[in-house]
Amino acid sequence: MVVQKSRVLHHLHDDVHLWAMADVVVLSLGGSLVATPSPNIDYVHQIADMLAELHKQNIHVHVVVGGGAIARQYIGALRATSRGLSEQELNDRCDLAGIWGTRMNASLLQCALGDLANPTIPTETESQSVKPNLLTVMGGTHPGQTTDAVCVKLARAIGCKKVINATNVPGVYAKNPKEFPGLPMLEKITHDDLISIVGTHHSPGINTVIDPVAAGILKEENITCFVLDGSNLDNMKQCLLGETFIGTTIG
Ligand SMILES: Nc1ncnc2c1ncn2[C@@H]1O[C@H](COP(=O)(O)OP(=O)(O)O)[C@@H](O)[C@H]1O
Ligand SMILES: O=c1ccn([C@@H]2O[C@H](COP(=O)(O)OP(=O)(O)O)[C@@H](O)[C@H]2O)c(=O)[nH]1
Repeated sequence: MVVQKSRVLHHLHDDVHLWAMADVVVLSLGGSLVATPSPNIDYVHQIADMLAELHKQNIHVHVVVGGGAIARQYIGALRATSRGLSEQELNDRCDLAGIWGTRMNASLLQCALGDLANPTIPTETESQSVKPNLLTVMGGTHPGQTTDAVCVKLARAIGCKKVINATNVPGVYAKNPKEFPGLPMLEKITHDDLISIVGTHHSPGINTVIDPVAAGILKEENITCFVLDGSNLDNMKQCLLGETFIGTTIG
């Protein structure tokens, strides 16, 4: 099973026994899937159902949701309306607007999960962001990164060594497949390969398969990352169950 070796060792509450034995994975769920161009209610319901079913099998999937269209719209609008701000100040404000978008999108999945979800949307990636036997759904935390980095930081905080990045392309390619169609998807790459593909520079609303901050932490922490097309939930479930799936394995 993909998540077999991940054991959460925090929060020694009464129900620690059951909870500590759960397989845990952190999923970065692209905003393009959840809410682009507007909230995708059917998709949110379908993924919530899948996560609830996996929870019954003691596979706990915590989710970090991206900003999608609302984040990109506001980032573009802020750039258009800004007057007299330094580049750095404007970038920070764009990132903050992006973060608000991610949290609005996170609230969609949080509501669809009902009482299975942590009722709070955490604003930090720390072990306390995850509550016993509940699924955490969150968005962004700080400027200078994307929700890919939040996903990897949450995994690091809870001692989880496997993450999934669900996006709108089948996996990682040597170059952006939308600009360079016809390239083969890479089935298995190293952390260093990923870093050379995504580079090191963050910009608000960045359009890259995994952001540079996340790529660096994946390497530092030796976390394995599976990248796949999140619109295919059967394929995502196969990955979560450790079965053969279509996508890229990093690390
Ligand atoms: N090397 C690459 N491999 C795969 N996708 C890439 C690559 N470089 C850029 N991309 C782009 O990254 C996009 C996914 O990121 P993004 O648009 O932020 O979606 P999401 O909402 O899923 O995070 C893809 O649509 C693709 O065009
Ligand atoms: O911790 C975070 C998460 C997000 N963002 C900003 O919000 C945008 C939208 O988030 P993300 O790129 O993860 O969304 P997605 O690509 O999944 O739509 C990012 O590009 C950043 O500008 C940020 O500054 N800090």
